[in-house]
Amino acid sequence: MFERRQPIPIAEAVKKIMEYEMQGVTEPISIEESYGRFLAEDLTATCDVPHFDRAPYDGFAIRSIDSSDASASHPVEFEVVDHIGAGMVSQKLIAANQAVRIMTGAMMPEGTDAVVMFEVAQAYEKNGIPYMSIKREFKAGENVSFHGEDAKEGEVLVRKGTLINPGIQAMLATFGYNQVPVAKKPLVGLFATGTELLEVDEPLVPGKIRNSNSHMIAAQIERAGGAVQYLGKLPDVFDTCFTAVKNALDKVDILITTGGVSVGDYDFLPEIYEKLEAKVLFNKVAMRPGSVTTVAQHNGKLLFGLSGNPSACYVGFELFTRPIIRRMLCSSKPHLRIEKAILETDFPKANPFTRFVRSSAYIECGKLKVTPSGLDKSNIIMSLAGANSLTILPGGTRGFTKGAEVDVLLLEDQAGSEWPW
Ligand SMILES: Nc1nc2c(c(=O)[nH]1)N[C@H]1C(S)=C(S)[C@@H](COP(=O)(O)OP(=O)(O)OC[C@H]3O[C@@H](n4cnc5c(N)ncnc54)[C@H](O)[C@@H]3O)O[C@H]1N2
Ligand code: MOO
Ligand SMILES: [Mg+2]
Repeated sequence: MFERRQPIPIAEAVKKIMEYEMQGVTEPISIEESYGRFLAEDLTATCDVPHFDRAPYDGFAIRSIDSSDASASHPVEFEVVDHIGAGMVSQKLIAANQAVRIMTGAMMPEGTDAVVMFEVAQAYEKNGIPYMSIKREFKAGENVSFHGEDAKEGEVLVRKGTLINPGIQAMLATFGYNQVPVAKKPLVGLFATGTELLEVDEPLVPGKIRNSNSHMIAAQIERAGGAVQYLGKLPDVFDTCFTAVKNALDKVDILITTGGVSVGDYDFLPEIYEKLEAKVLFNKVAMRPGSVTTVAQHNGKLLFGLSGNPSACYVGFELFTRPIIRRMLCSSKPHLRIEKAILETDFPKANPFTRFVRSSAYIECGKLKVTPSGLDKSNIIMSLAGANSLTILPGGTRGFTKGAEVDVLLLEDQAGSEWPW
């Protein structure tokens, strides 16, 4: 029996998914493993940085007051009473017209408040005792890297949900985070369905194709920050698919299937949801590609029935699955970042439904520009390779011309958006 489905607007579909409470779990990992993970807690400064005043140059630490009379015609002389490098602390009490030879990063000796760079000092010895002289005044604090100038204890420096980049790694080390609280990667199970599917290493035979969706989605899961549990491919046989899906649900946080979700005789996902008694949130979305995307919930798990058509599958993942993964990674901006761009190519196709065109976005002369990355049909694979964005062409329009301002969703950008719809 043929089932007629009611498409719902994209925003409503995404909202139904995001209303479903799936929160992130924190796990402590070593700092060595934390690059590329997402912070599960705000990163707070555990101390002032630096935690002592220090020299930013190689030179001489002085009491600035002693330099007040210095001029080109009246150099002021200092006796050099100590010599320290970074990591060393001078024990000397500095008296009037005394200086300490100091290297970059060393702690300012008590009583000193300025550093004279080697380049502006005259160094010499008298009777085996080192001296130096200067020809200008130094102000208090001149050439000093101050206690707390980089960070103050207790300051929140990075918000939770942020992707740990090399700079954040430097912060974590600076503040002594040997263990880093990161969001546990949600485990995303993945089945490809289709009797026509071959493994990558199998030769082509009539009627069959290689399973490309599994490899594509696995990479999309990783790009989103999730962990992939590839569960294999399934033939279009109801009992086999039902048992596999049912058993997999206990082992993963989210379950993705690709294919078998439309209205065809071998599209068994709708019946599987029914037999599982899963609650279907929607089974048709007013969009192209990816209109058949179906999302259901069962026993605290979300099931994403992505289309079998490669481009539809790709778009369905980015719009519907990515945000829930990012939310489980503690992000407050779990959706793709949206920006305005100039369309660089005519797009004459009429759009009954909002269309997401796989596109290449680039910056030229300070402007974001965008052009389709290949053929725009949902069964097309090749246009995915060059896609770093999805151009949104709203439904109810008769095509677009070069130069039009359009919205684009950026696929490779980490900033994200709170709500692009
Ligand atoms: N009468 C109707 N027919 C179809 C409709 C409709 O509304 N009424 N919707 C069409 C749209 S839109 C799409 S999209 C597809 C969705 O089909 P399914 O999600 O059920 O997927 P399948 O039928 O299993 O496969 C579709 C297509 O994709 C190929 N495929 C499947 N899996 C893979 C894979 N892992 N790697 C590469 N390619 C894969 C499969 O061979 C088919 O060619 O339905 C339309 N039909
Ligand atoms: O889901 Mo289909 O891709 O709309 O073409
Ligand atoms: Mg089908």
